[in-house]
Amino acid sequence: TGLQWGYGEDNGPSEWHIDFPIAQGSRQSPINIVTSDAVYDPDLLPLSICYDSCTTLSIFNDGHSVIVEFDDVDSKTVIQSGPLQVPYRLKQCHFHWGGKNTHGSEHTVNGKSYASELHLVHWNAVKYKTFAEAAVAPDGLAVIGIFIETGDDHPGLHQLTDAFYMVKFKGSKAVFPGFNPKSLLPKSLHYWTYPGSLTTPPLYENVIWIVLKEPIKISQKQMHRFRLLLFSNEDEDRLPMIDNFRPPQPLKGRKVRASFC
Ligand SMILES: NS(=O)(=O)c1ccc2c(c1)[C@H]1CCC[C@H]1[C@@H](c1ccccc1Cl)N2
Ligand SMILES: [Zn+2]
Repeated sequence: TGLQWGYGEDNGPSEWHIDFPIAQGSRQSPINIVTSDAVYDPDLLPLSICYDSCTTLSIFNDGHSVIVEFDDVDSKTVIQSGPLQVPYRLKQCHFHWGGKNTHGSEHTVNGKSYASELHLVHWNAVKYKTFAEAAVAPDGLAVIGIFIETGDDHPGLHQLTDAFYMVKFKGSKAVFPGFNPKSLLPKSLHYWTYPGSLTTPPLYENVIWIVLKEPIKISQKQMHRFRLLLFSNEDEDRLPMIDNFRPPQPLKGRKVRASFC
């Protein structure tokens, strides 16, 4: 079987195009957001994030990131308005981070990387019956990206970082009730938006990206908990899960719109 994709020397982002030629496509993510090139669009409505009644199901380590899954049997947890034509239902959230605080985010702003980036993944449940169907459909997904930098302790993140010991190894999964990602949102919902892709294989070009301008802050201790996670399972040599981010990809003529001026 082919070498599983990852973030190492011989299976990392520069090799992905071999098994996933779309890696060199025309709307790949992430990108570097050049703020002076972002066009303020007064027709962009404020983003509406309705996470009040959100049901968390599980937390798991898929060998690429740590993923929190939500119950998406109905549209009780959705985002709408903003750049979206219909409501998109929250399915999961996960993170990308570095081995040091100087890098780790996927999107960059004027060349600046953040220590980490949270992705809140939503799917078009109006047009598609299941997440899996939406995950491969052209207008199937909308992902909110939130930059994370180190600073004060983030009270909303403790429940998550305290659960990481249960999912240290690749393939480990645990029941994870009562977490609401609403607590991870910054004060401002000002955002940039552009048409892009999944940032890991299969790199499908079916994502409406909504990147919030305001980063959230987490403590060095909380950041360190991410770096205790492993890419490897119990039987393999220990590989710390760090630097699980794809670098910025060519814009190829795409326009980045700003919801603010
Ligand atoms: N860093 S990200 O947010 O751009 C990203 C990257 C890859 C994947 C995901 C999210 C998740 C969420 C959408 C699809 C799902 C997964 C996938 C792809 C195809 C089919 C099934 C599944 Cl579960 N792959
Ligand atoms: Zn992601």
